[in-house]
Amino acid sequence: MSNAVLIHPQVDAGIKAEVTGFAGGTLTCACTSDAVTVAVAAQSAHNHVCGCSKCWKPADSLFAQIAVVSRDKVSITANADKLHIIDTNTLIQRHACKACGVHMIGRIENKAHAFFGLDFIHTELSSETGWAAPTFAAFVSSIIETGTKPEDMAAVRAKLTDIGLTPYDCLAPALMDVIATGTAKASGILK
Ligand SMILES: N[C@@H](CCC(=O)N[C@@H](CSCO)C(=O)NCC(=O)O)C(=O)O
Ligand SMILES: [Zn+2]
Ligand SMILES: [Zn+2]
Repeated sequence: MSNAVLIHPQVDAGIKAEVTGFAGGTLTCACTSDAVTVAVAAQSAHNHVCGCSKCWKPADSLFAQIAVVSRDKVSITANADKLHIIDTNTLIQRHACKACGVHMIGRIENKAHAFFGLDFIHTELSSETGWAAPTFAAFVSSIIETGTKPEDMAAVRAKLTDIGLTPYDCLAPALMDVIATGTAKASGILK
Protein backbone atom coordinates (compact mmCIF):
# COMPACT_ATOMS: atom_id res chain seq x y z
CA MET A 1 0.00 0.00 0.00
CA SER A 2 1.25 3.52 -0.75
CA ASN A 3 2.07 5.90 2.09
CA ALA A 4 -1.30 7.60 2.06
CA VAL A 5 -4.24 5.39 2.97
CA LEU A 6 -7.27 6.72 1.11
CA ILE A 7 -10.57 5.80 2.72
CA HIS A 8 -13.22 7.77 0.78
CA PRO A 9 -13.29 11.27 -0.76
CA GLN A 10 -15.87 12.43 1.80
CA VAL A 11 -13.54 11.71 4.69
CA ASP A 12 -9.99 12.00 3.30
CA ALA A 13 -10.10 15.80 3.08
CA GLY A 14 -11.72 16.19 6.51
CA ILE A 15 -15.20 15.17 7.55
CA LYS A 16 -17.79 17.89 7.01
CA ALA A 17 -19.97 18.68 10.00
CA GLU A 18 -23.69 18.13 9.75
CA VAL A 19 -25.93 21.19 9.69
CA THR A 20 -28.62 21.42 12.36
CA GLY A 21 -32.05 21.46 10.77
CA PHE A 22 -30.85 19.99 7.48
CA ALA A 23 -33.81 18.18 5.95
CA GLY A 24 -32.58 16.33 2.88
CA GLY A 25 -31.68 16.84 -0.75
CA THR A 26 -31.49 15.24 -4.18
CA LEU A 27 -29.24 12.31 -5.06
CA THR A 28 -28.07 12.25 -8.69
CA CYS A 29 -26.32 9.38 -10.47
CA ALA A 30 -23.11 9.89 -12.49
CA CYS A 31 -24.75 9.98 -15.95
CA THR A 32 -24.11 13.21 -17.81
CA SER A 33 -27.49 12.97 -19.53
CA ASP A 34 -30.80 11.55 -18.35
CA ALA A 35 -29.46 11.11 -14.84
CA VAL A 36 -31.46 9.20 -12.27
CA THR A 37 -32.51 11.46 -9.41
CA VAL A 38 -33.83 10.54 -5.99
CA ALA A 39 -35.43 13.04 -3.63
CA VAL A 40 -34.75 12.47 0.06
CA ALA A 41 -36.98 14.51 2.35
CA ALA A 42 -35.16 13.97 5.64
CA GLN A 43 -31.75 14.05 7.29
CA SER A 44 -29.89 10.72 7.09
CA ALA A 45 -28.99 8.55 10.10
CA HIS A 46 -26.24 6.10 11.05
CA ASN A 47 -23.91 7.38 8.34
CA HIS A 48 -20.76 5.27 8.15
CA VAL A 49 -18.05 4.08 5.83
CA CYS A 50 -18.49 0.45 4.80
CA GLY A 51 -15.80 -1.90 3.55
CA CYS A 52 -18.11 -4.63 2.34
CA SER A 53 -17.97 -5.86 -1.24
CA LYS A 54 -21.63 -5.06 -1.93
CA CYS A 55 -21.89 -1.35 -1.21
CA TRP A 56 -21.06 1.02 -4.06
CA LYS A 57 -17.64 2.68 -3.76
CA PRO A 58 -16.32 5.57 -5.84
CA ALA A 59 -13.29 4.70 -8.02
CA ASP A 60 -10.12 4.11 -5.98
CA SER A 61 -11.97 4.22 -2.63
CA LEU A 62 -11.39 1.45 -0.13
CA PHE A 63 -14.76 2.19 1.48
CA ALA A 64 -18.29 3.20 0.58
CA GLN A 65 -20.04 5.91 2.55
CA ILE A 66 -23.57 4.84 3.40
CA ALA A 67 -26.42 6.00 5.63
CA VAL A 68 -30.08 5.20 6.19
CA VAL A 69 -33.31 7.16 5.91
CA SER A 70 -36.96 6.22 6.30
CA ARG A 71 -38.19 4.76 3.01
CA ASP A 72 -41.31 6.93 3.09
CA LYS A 73 -39.04 9.97 2.73
CA VAL A 74 -37.46 8.63 -0.48
CA SER A 75 -38.83 9.02 -4.00
CA ILE A 76 -37.31 8.41 -7.41
CA THR A 77 -37.91 11.63 -9.29
CA ALA A 78 -36.29 11.08 -12.73
CA ASN A 79 -35.28 8.24 -15.05
CA ALA A 80 -36.47 5.42 -12.80
CA ASP A 81 -36.45 3.17 -15.87
CA LYS A 82 -32.62 3.19 -15.76
CA LEU A 83 -32.57 1.44 -12.39
CA HIS A 84 -32.19 -2.27 -11.83
CA ILE A 85 -31.82 -4.38 -8.70
CA ILE A 86 -28.31 -5.80 -8.65
CA ASP A 87 -29.21 -8.90 -6.62
CA THR A 88 -32.72 -9.66 -5.40
CA ASN A 89 -31.38 -12.31 -3.00
CA THR A 90 -29.55 -9.90 -0.68
CA LEU A 91 -31.20 -8.31 2.35
CA ILE A 92 -30.45 -4.86 0.99
CA GLN A 93 -31.82 -4.66 -2.55
CA ARG A 94 -29.50 -2.24 -4.27
CA HIS A 95 -31.14 -0.25 -7.07
CA ALA A 96 -28.31 0.82 -9.38
CA CYS A 97 -28.20 2.89 -12.56
CA LYS A 98 -27.73 0.49 -15.48
CA ALA A 99 -25.72 3.11 -17.38
CA CYS A 100 -23.21 4.44 -14.82
CA GLY A 101 -23.38 1.76 -12.14
CA VAL A 102 -24.01 4.11 -9.22
CA HIS A 103 -26.26 2.69 -6.48
CA MET A 104 -29.17 5.05 -5.85
CA ILE A 105 -31.09 3.29 -3.08
CA GLY A 106 -30.68 0.09 -1.08
CA ARG A 107 -34.11 -1.05 0.04
CA ILE A 108 -35.04 -3.70 2.59
CA GLU A 109 -38.16 -5.59 1.53
CA ASN A 110 -38.02 -8.21 4.32
CA LYS A 111 -40.71 -7.06 6.75
CA ALA A 112 -39.32 -9.32 9.47
CA HIS A 113 -35.91 -7.61 9.56
CA ALA A 114 -35.16 -4.97 12.20
CA PHE A 115 -34.09 -2.55 9.45
CA PHE A 116 -37.34 -2.87 7.47
CA GLY A 117 -38.60 0.60 6.63
CA LEU A 118 -35.14 2.00 6.01
CA ASP A 119 -33.44 2.76 2.72
CA PHE A 120 -29.65 2.87 2.42
CA ILE A 121 -28.37 5.94 0.58
CA HIS A 122 -25.04 7.49 -0.45
CA THR A 123 -25.46 11.14 0.56
CA GLU A 124 -22.34 12.18 -1.39
CA LEU A 125 -24.54 11.91 -4.50
CA SER A 126 -26.21 15.12 -3.38
CA SER A 127 -24.80 18.60 -3.95
CA GLU A 128 -26.44 19.91 -0.78
CA THR A 129 -24.26 20.31 2.31
CA GLY A 130 -25.46 19.49 5.81
CA TRP A 131 -25.95 15.74 5.70
CA ALA A 132 -25.12 13.73 8.82
CA ALA A 133 -21.40 12.97 9.03
CA PRO A 134 -20.09 9.39 9.10
CA THR A 135 -19.37 8.27 12.65
CA PHE A 136 -17.83 4.78 12.36
CA ALA A 137 -16.33 2.29 9.93
CA ALA A 138 -18.19 -0.99 9.29
CA PHE A 139 -17.10 -4.29 7.75
CA VAL A 140 -13.47 -3.21 7.78
CA SER A 141 -12.00 -6.71 7.41
CA SER A 142 -14.18 -7.18 4.32
CA ILE A 143 -11.87 -4.97 2.22
CA ILE A 144 -9.56 -7.98 2.06
CA GLU A 145 -12.26 -9.71 0.00
CA THR A 146 -11.86 -7.09 -2.73
CA GLY A 147 -8.08 -7.04 -2.83
CA THR A 148 -6.56 -5.24 0.16
CA LYS A 149 -3.62 -7.20 1.51
CA PRO A 150 -4.05 -8.53 5.06
CA GLU A 151 -0.72 -6.96 6.01
CA ASP A 152 -2.09 -3.51 5.11
CA MET A 153 -5.01 -3.74 7.53
CA ALA A 154 -3.16 -2.29 10.52
CA ALA A 155 -2.47 0.90 8.55
CA VAL A 156 -6.10 1.11 7.40
CA ARG A 157 -7.44 0.68 10.94
CA ALA A 158 -4.92 3.22 12.26
CA LYS A 159 -6.06 5.76 9.67
CA LEU A 160 -9.74 5.17 10.46
CA THR A 161 -9.08 5.59 14.18
CA ASP A 162 -7.02 8.71 13.49
CA ILE A 163 -9.89 10.39 11.62
CA GLY A 164 -12.42 9.45 14.29
CA LEU A 165 -14.13 6.55 12.53
CA THR A 166 -13.88 3.64 14.98
CA PRO A 167 -13.28 0.47 12.95
CA TYR A 168 -15.65 -2.50 13.36
CA ASP A 169 -15.70 -5.74 11.40
CA CYS A 170 -19.50 -5.80 11.34
CA LEU A 171 -21.77 -2.83 12.12
CA ALA A 172 -21.25 -0.64 15.21
CA PRO A 173 -22.55 -2.07 18.50
CA ALA A 174 -25.74 0.03 18.64
CA LEU A 175 -26.86 -1.28 15.23
CA MET A 176 -25.84 -4.87 16.00
CA ASP A 177 -27.99 -4.58 19.15
CA VAL A 178 -30.96 -3.38 17.07
CA ILE A 179 -30.61 -6.40 14.75
CA ALA A 180 -30.23 -8.87 17.63
CA THR A 181 -33.19 -7.32 19.46
CA GLY A 182 -35.33 -7.82 16.35
CA THR A 183 -34.22 -11.44 16.12
CA ALA A 184 -34.90 -12.07 19.81
CA LYS A 185 -38.38 -10.52 19.56
CA ALA A 186 -39.18 -12.57 16.46
CA SER A 187 -38.21 -15.79 18.24
CA GLY A 188 -40.14 -14.85 21.36
CA ILE A 189 -37.05 -14.88 23.62
CA LEU A 190 -37.50 -11.17 24.21
CA LYS A 191 -40.99 -9.92 25.02
N1 LIG B 1 -17.93 -9.78 3.94
C1 LIG B 1 -19.14 -9.49 3.22
C2 LIG B 1 -20.03 -8.63 4.11
C3 LIG B 1 -21.24 -8.11 3.42
C4 LIG B 1 -22.22 -7.53 4.43
O1 LIG B 1 -22.69 -8.29 5.30
N2 LIG B 1 -22.53 -6.21 4.33
C5 LIG B 1 -23.38 -5.61 5.34
C6 LIG B 1 -23.20 -4.11 5.41
S1 LIG B 1 -23.82 -3.14 4.11
C7 LIG B 1 -24.02 -1.57 4.78
O2 LIG B 1 -23.50 -1.36 5.98
C8 LIG B 1 -24.82 -5.97 5.17
O3 LIG B 1 -25.62 -5.77 6.04
N3 LIG B 1 -25.16 -6.52 4.02
C9 LIG B 1 -26.52 -6.96 3.76
C10 LIG B 1 -26.75 -6.94 2.26
O4 LIG B 1 -25.85 -6.55 1.53
O5 LIG B 1 -27.85 -7.27 1.85
C11 LIG B 1 -18.79 -8.76 1.92
O6 LIG B 1 -17.87 -7.95 1.93
O7 LIG B 1 -19.46 -9.01 0.90
ZN1 LIG C 1 -26.48 6.82 -14.17
ZN1 LIG D 1 -21.70 -2.40 2.90
